[in-house]
Amino acid sequence: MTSARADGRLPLTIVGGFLGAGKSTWLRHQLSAGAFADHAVVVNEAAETPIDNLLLARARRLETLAAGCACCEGRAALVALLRGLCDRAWKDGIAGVVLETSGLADPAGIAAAVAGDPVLARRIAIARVISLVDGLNGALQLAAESLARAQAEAADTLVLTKAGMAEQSALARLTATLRRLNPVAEVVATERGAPARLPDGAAAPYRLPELAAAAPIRPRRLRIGAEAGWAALSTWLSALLVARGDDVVRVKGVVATPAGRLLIQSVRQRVQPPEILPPDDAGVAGPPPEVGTLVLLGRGIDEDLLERSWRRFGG
Ligand SMILES: Nc1nc2c(ncn2[C@@H]2O[C@H](COP(=O)(O)OP(=O)(O)OP(=O)(O)O)[C@@H](O)[C@H]2O)c(=O)[nH]1
Repeated sequence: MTSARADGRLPLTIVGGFLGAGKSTWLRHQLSAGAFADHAVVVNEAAETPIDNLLLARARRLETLAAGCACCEGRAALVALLRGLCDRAWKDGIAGVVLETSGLADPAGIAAAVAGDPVLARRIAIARVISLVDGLNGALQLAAESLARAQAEAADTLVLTKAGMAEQSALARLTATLRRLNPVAEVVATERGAPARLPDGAAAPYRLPELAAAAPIRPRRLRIGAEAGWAALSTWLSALLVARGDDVVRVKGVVATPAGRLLIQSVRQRVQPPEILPPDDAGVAGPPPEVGTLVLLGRGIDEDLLERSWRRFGG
C-alpha cells in the first residue's frame, strides 16, 4: 500500500463514485482487510447529517467532513482539514490519507482543490483516484448523469460493485462502456468489498446520449420522529420511490426500533435491507447520527410536500 512518498508529500487516495455506488461498503472491507494501514480516513457527505462515519467506525483515524460536498461548497473545509492532517502527520505517524468523497463529488474538483492550495500543493500528492461504479444502477447513471461519467473518466481504477447481484451480460456491457469512457483505467469487480470476477468475453458498450444541463442534486431532510415505526416508514418510502424514484436518487437515515437503531437506505427505486447499528457510538468519529431524520438526495424535492406526505401517511 502507498505510504509517504520519497519527496515527503503525503499520498492522498480519493475513493469516489455516484450516490449509493458502494463506497463505504468497499472501504469498510478494505480497512478490515488491513489496507490503508496508518492512513487517516476522511469521509465527506453532501448532507449535514453524517452517516457514513458509523459504517467506517473501525478506521483508527477517522475524520468526518459534513460541511457539504468537498469539490464545491465544502472545498474550504476540505483544504483546512487536509492542512491540519499534514501538520500532524509526522507526530501522529500518518502515512497517507484516504478520502471517501460524497456521491456528488467530481474527483477532478478535489484534485483541483489540492493543487490550487499553495500549502497542500507542496505537502500532498494524489496517489490514486478510485471510482466505484454501481453494478446494478451504473448503466442508468452513466446514461443520465454527466457527473457519473466525470467520475468514471477521472479514475485510475474503476471498481464495479454489486457484481454478485448484477446480470453477467449487463455487467459485461457496463464494463465495455467504462473501458470506452476511460481506456487507461484498471477495471475490477467486487461484491461487498471482496474481489469478484469480471465477465469474460467482449460485449457492446451502451450508447451514451448527449446530456442537456440538469438541475443539481440536493440533500433534503425529513424529520420522521424518533419513534417512527419501521413498517410504516418502509411502506411509505417504497411508495415514494415508485412515484418519484427518478428524482429521489438516494435516501439514508437512522430510525429507533425496539430491536435497536436501524440504518435504512435506498439507491434509486431499491430499498436496501436495513442494518442494525451498534447500541452506542463509542469510538465513532464525528457527530452522532440524528435518530429519526431521513436525508433524501435528489432533484426537485419540496421539503414541505415531503413532510405533508409522510404525516398524511401516518408518520
Ligand atoms: N449486494 C451488494 N450490495 C452492496 C454492495 N456495495 C454496497 N451495497 C449496498 O448498497 C447500498 C449503498 O452502499 P454504500 O456503501 O452506503 O454506498 P455509498 O457509495 O457509500 O453511498 P453514498 O455515500 O450515499 O453515496 C447499501 O445498502 C449497501 O449494503 C455490493 O458490492 N454488493
